[in-house]
Amino acid sequence: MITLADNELLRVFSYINGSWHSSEKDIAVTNPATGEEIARVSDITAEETILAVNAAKAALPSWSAKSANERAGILRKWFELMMANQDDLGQILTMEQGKPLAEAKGEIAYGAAFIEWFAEEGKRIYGDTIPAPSRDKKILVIKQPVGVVSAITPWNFPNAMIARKAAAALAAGCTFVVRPASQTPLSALAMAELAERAGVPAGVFNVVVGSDAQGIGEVLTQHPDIAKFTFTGSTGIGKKLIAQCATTVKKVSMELGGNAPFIVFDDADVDAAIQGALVSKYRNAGQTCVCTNRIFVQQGVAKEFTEKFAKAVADLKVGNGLDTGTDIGPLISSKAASDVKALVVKSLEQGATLLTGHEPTDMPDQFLAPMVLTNVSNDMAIAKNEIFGPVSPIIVFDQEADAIAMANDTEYGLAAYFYARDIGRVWRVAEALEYGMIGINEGIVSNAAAPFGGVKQSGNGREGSHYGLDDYLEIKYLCMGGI
Ligand SMILES: NC(=O)C1=CN([C@@H]2O[C@H](COP(=O)(O)OP(=O)(O)OC[C@H]3O[C@@H](n4cnc5c(N)ncnc54)[C@H](OP(=O)(O)O)[C@@H]3O)[C@@H](O)[C@H]2O)C=CC1
Ligand SMILES: O=C(O)[C@H](O)CS(=O)(=O)O
Repeated sequence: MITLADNELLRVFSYINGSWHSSEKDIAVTNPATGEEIARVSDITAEETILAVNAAKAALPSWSAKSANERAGILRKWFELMMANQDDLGQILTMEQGKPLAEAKGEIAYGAAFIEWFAEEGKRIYGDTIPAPSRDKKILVIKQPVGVVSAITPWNFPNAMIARKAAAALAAGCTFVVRPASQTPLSALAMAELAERAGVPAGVFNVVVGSDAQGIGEVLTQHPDIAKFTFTGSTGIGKKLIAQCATTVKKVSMELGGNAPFIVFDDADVDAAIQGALVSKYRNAGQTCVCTNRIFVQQGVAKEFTEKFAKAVADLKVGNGLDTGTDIGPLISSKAASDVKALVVKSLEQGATLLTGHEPTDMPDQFLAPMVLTNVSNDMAIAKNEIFGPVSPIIVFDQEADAIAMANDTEYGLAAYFYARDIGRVWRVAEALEYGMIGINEGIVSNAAAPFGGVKQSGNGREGSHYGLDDYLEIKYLCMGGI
């Protein structure tokens, strides 16, 4: 069981209109490290989800009528409460998602940073005055909240993916209904408890928890009172949800899958590149959409990089996220682990070599030892698919142009990374890579001040930064005549 300093943070009912809503059935939440049941949460139906949409609609006029300063004060208090309860929130997150506790606490700070950021950004929603084509008119542009926002979020960042969306929506004056992944509802419900303590009014922030992903999803993508839908998850599900949103022409923003290249050029600082590749690849056991998915190493540094990197990977400790010293926790499920292993087996059959990462024999199958594959080509299964696990395929290349071509040869375009020190090369490669975010001599690019998002089939829209508000605002043009 979970033992907390503040047991009120362990909530098991959906949060609708400022109240905890119990449903007829419930679902188990299990610890992916041990398989033990840690809680049973109420299993909301699609029909009951409409209650949350109604609450968000009813709360919209008063919330959007508040001043930016008033909303900022409440969001600031929510940020402060998230940080004050970081230990409890981190423990809840590790228990339901599996990541090492230090990473979980880091995620709490990362999620809270978006609330802090947008508390201030909400005060800077500016309009325009535009010189009119004739003297008898005045042209003005104002920005207004889009309205009720719905969201579906994944299990890999059960706090930050909600905070990143809700903070921008609430700062813009919108109201919000979110369905978290059924594997990780507890973090979302703890956020609702703290939102209430912060003074977020009833109906402004609603969390619906249920196993009927399809049915609840249809409400959140098709209800006529919802103006905008935002999703983080797989590209396949994202496409399905975009299509569902088309029936009522909702605004959509999508943070979908990735296939990040990590390119190490001959002029790179190899030791820095190794550290960058480790954090970019093995964060959250490789279960992030911006994790390095393919490592491209130029011929001149291939031997040095591969030997040093493989040694560093072999030193990573696999274990329960609550145990001190754990670098890599369990994957979210044994199925997820078997999907990763299937990609490895397929690629070995295609000619790859397993350099390091033989599975730990004494742990359940949702634990995977970090692996390094060599003799990999860009057309192998491990390079064509989003791995979402602790596996590093290394592809050796000769010419800069070859690396760029291989890096871009994917339907994804979320994050990319490269290590080089020649300024001409840095500009050539940065401009040629077809990705929304590029780490240059850096393996971690995500923060609240920067625009997070991708191109191609990695999604649309941006989250974080001052760009992150745009998706929650409508532009209104006022034409004043008879002047
Ligand atoms: N870009 C990213 O950050 C992420 C990418 N992924 C990618 O997706 C792959 C599969 O992971 P998975 O968790 O299954 O990702 P999914 O995209 O299947 O799930 C993400 C969220 O969508 C929900 N969902 C699933 N199907 C539907 C539906 N038909 N209607 C409405 N909501 C739905 C899930 O609910 P529930 O969990 O209850 O089924 C979850 O809350 C990963 O291996 C990875 O490649 C996954 C997570 C995040
Ligand atoms: O969806 C994800 O994997 C996250 O957006 C990655 S990050 O924002 O934590 O880098």
